[in-house]
Amino acid sequence: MVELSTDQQQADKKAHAIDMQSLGRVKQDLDIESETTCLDISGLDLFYDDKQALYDISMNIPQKRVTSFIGPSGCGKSTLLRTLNRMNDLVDGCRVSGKILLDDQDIYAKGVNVADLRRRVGMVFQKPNPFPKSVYENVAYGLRIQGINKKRILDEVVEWALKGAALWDEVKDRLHESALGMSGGQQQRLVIARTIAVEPEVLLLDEPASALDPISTLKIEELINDLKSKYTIVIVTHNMQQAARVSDYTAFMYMGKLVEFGDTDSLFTNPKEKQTEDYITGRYG
Ligand SMILES: Nc1ncnc2c1ncn2[C@@H]1O[C@H](COP(=O)(O)OP(=O)(O)OP(=O)(O)O)[C@@H](O)[C@H]1O
Repeated sequence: MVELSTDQQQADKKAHAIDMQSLGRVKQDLDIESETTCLDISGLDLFYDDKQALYDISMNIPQKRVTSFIGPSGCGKSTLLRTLNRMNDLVDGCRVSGKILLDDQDIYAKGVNVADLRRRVGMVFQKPNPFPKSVYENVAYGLRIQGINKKRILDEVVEWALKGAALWDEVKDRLHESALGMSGGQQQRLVIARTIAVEPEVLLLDEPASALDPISTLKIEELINDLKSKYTIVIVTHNMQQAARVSDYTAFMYMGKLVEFGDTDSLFTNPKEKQTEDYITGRYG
């Protein structure tokens, strides 16, 4: 094998790396140490029966920022995301050890009300999953479950949440039509409206745009950017350009381990770990 000089290695790295400027990204000066922590993950292991899927994950997810999880298929991105609102409780044979603190309270402690946790930490999946109900009832759903049925309050929240999800103008004249008649991109924004209607602190997005066309994807990315002033957002994405476009912080995972976590500009332009560099320059994955 031919040995490359350091200069050649740097040039080679640059040639393969994502061009952050061409993505329209404005460089940010962020420092994880100076952020307020929203979710503090420490020593997290996860098993599906005997198979370990997460190994000793520790990281602080900052408040009101967008954090992306990236890495090759099967590295544990969705598994880690699902630990953050205990969605994995629904999987038979799944065991977790370690700690996850949300605002300093351990979400795995005995006595935690999981329904309340999932209201505080809302989740949006890859495939839009509106209920077979009207647009209005989809958004009002979480409030009705909480026993809120006053029309005036529901009207207000439905309008507020649909505006927050950048969907109001498109649906205000068809609020009582079925949500199933909407486009995929509109359905995904409706699901986001349904999630924010109950005022969560955290939004977990699991490949939220991967089933959508490029224009709908762009709308979701713009929406993520708008929502981060109010919510802590964690997104799993296969698409590195998307992670580079939307996120403030990025975590690179490989085979169930957290390889590197840092601000997105540094991770993509000057990764500390060789495995991260290999992944972002397309050498594997
Ligand atoms: N419900 C489950 N039961 C058993 N094993 C599972 C389950 N869900 C995931 N796994 C395994 O855990 C590992 C991590 O999977 P996970 O879906 O979290 O990875 P990922 O990085 O999100 O992958 P992808 O990008 O393909 O969605 C994989 O080996 C997967 O096969």
